[in-house]
Amino acid sequence: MPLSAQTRADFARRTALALLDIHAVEVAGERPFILSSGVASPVYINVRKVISFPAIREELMGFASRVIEAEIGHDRIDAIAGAETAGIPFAAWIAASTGLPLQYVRKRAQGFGPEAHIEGVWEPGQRVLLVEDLTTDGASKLRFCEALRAAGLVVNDVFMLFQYDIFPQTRAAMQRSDIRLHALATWKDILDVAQAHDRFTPENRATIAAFLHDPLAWSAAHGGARSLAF
Ligand SMILES: O=P(O)(O)OC[C@H]1O[C@H](OP(=O)(O)OP(=O)(O)O)[C@H](O)[C@@H]1O
Ligand SMILES: O=C(O)c1cc(=O)[nH]c(=O)[nH]1
Repeated sequence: MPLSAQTRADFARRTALALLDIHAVEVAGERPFILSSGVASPVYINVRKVISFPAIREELMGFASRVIEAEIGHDRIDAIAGAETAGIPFAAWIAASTGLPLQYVRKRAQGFGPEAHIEGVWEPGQRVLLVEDLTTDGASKLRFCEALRAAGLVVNDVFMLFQYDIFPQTRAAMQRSDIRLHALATWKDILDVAQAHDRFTPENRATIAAFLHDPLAWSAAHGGARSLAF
C-alpha cells in the first residue's frame, strides 16, 4: 500500500527521535571520527545501538516493513541479504517478518569464486533486497551489490535505517549502478528533531552544520580524506 508523504515524514521524525533518545548520535571530543570512507567527521551515528532496545527496534522494523512494501513491494523480493556486519540483525528481523529467505554478504571474500562473499543458500536470478544499518557515501553499498551481482543475484534496492544524504556523488553513483536507496531517516530529520527537542548544544549544532554543509572541506581541514573514492 502506498505511504502518504505525511506518514513517511512521521516515520522519519520518529526514527530520528529514537536515534537521539538512545544516544546513537555521538559527537566527537577533541579528535574527529574517521569514517570508513576516510572522511573526518565531528559526529557519528551508531545505528547498531538500536539492536539493544527491543521496543525501539520493533517500532523501526515496523516502519521498515511499511516502507519496503510501499517503495519496492514484498512480492518483488525473493530474499533478504544482510550486509556484514551491522546490516545482519536488521536483515534477519526483516526476513523473519516477511517469511523470506535470508543470506548475508561479506565485506571481503572468504574463499574463491562467486560464492566467496555470500553465506546462506541462493539461486541465480533471485531478486534480493540488501539490508544495511546506514549509508554515508555509499561505497560499501556499491561493493556489496557488486558481490551479489557477481554471484548471479539481482539487486537494485537497498534498505537502511539511516542515510547521510549529503554527497551528490552518492546519488550519481547509485544511478549509474541502477541502485535505489530506501532509508527511514536522514541528517535533515536529525537536525529538525534535535532543534525541536533542544538536543544539541549551540556549539555542537554549529560544528555539525559546518560539516554537513561541506563535508569534504571539513574533513580535509581536520586531517581526513579530501575526496571520495568514486
Ligand atoms: O560505505 P557506506 O555504504 O556509506 O556505508 C557505511 C558503512 O559503514 C558502516 O560499516 P562498518 O564497516 O564501519 O561497520 P560494521 O562492520 O559494524 O558494519 C556501516 O555499517 C556501513 O556498512
Ligand atoms: O561512514 C561510516 O563509516 C559510518 C558513519 C556513521 O555515522 N556511522 C557508522 O556506523 N559508520
